[in-house]
Amino acid sequence: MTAGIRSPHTLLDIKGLKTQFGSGRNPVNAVQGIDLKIGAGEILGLVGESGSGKSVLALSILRLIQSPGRIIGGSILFDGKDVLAMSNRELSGWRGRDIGIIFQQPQSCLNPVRRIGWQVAEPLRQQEKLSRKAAWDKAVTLLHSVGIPAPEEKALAYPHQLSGGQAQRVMIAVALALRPRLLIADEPTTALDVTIQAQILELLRDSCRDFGTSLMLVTHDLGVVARLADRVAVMYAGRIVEEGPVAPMLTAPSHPYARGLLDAAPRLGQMGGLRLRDIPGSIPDLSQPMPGCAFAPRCELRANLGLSACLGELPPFIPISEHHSARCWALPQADGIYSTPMTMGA
Ligand SMILES: Nc1ncnc2c1ncn2[C@@H]1O[C@H](COP(=O)(O)OP(=O)(O)OP(=O)(O)O)[C@@H](O)[C@H]1O
Repeated sequence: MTAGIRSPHTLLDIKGLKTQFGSGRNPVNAVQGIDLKIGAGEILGLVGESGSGKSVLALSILRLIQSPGRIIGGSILFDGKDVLAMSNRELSGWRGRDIGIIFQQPQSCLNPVRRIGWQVAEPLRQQEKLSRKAAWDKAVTLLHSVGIPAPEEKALAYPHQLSGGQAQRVMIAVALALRPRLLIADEPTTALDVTIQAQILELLRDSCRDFGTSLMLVTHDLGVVARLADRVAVMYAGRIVEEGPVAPMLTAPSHPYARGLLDAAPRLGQMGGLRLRDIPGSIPDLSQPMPGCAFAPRCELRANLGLSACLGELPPFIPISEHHSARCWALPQADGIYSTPMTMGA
């Protein structure tokens, strides 16, 4: 789809999602009220510092949060279906068929004692009710399409006989075998050599485009975002602080956190290798209450403007342009009026 123009059909619709770890007096609030939509066929890049809650959000969408973690609020609709209300049986059918995941370490996700052909073929056999032979043949075709050389022979190999890049290609074949409508990829190329990274990312992008699959791509790499994403969401301390089309997000982000993080913005089209910039200070303790903007203690803009509202009240999303908004008290609204009194002397 054209960068920055939201697809008319919303595939994933998350509202007010909250995920917590632990109980008692100080649980860790890893996801603190996320609203996010992904359109059909759209590629969303999700960025943020380590610990900002990206993986917890991804696992929450998949309902894969393990105890002591739990989703404590909000809703997730997948093509209008209530994911939080699905039974375990419904979930296991939904995962794989409608939604797939690719993790950072493919070797740890593949079954070490099963031939890779079997691992691609088995979901096809179960979900599409194919015969063993038909599923195996389709698996070989898929392995070929993800660039595995001599796929008939390689289908007989075990995961330990593959290179890291080949294993990630196999994971992509497994994830795409059933043509899911949404793929969640959490740092899919971090463990790979730089040259292989670019090939895998192109494969991921082209496969999603060919199959019309939406992609939520969790990454620290701005080059990857620039090359693949239609839209970008920036997370900080369990919340999305800015969201918009890729071009303005990378060339003119508005939120002071996004500005700091994306400062090394690559040219659109660059593939891989540009890490998010480090920002002085560290992410807050997510087990402590944060009444205002969680970034306020690290924010140069707040300090320069002397805003006190930032520490006291959570800013709303301020629209910057169509489909682009940021949660910051220091941003003037479209009419040039600040949304908060510019209280001095914070
Ligand atoms: N199993 C768990 N138990 C307790 N806290 C957890 C657990 N998993 C994640 N957290 C906490 O949730 C917060 C968000 O973590 P998460 O892994 O989602 O961050 P991230 O943005 O994906 O980081 P990274 O980029 O390093 O993967 C962190 O404070 C983390 O310590």
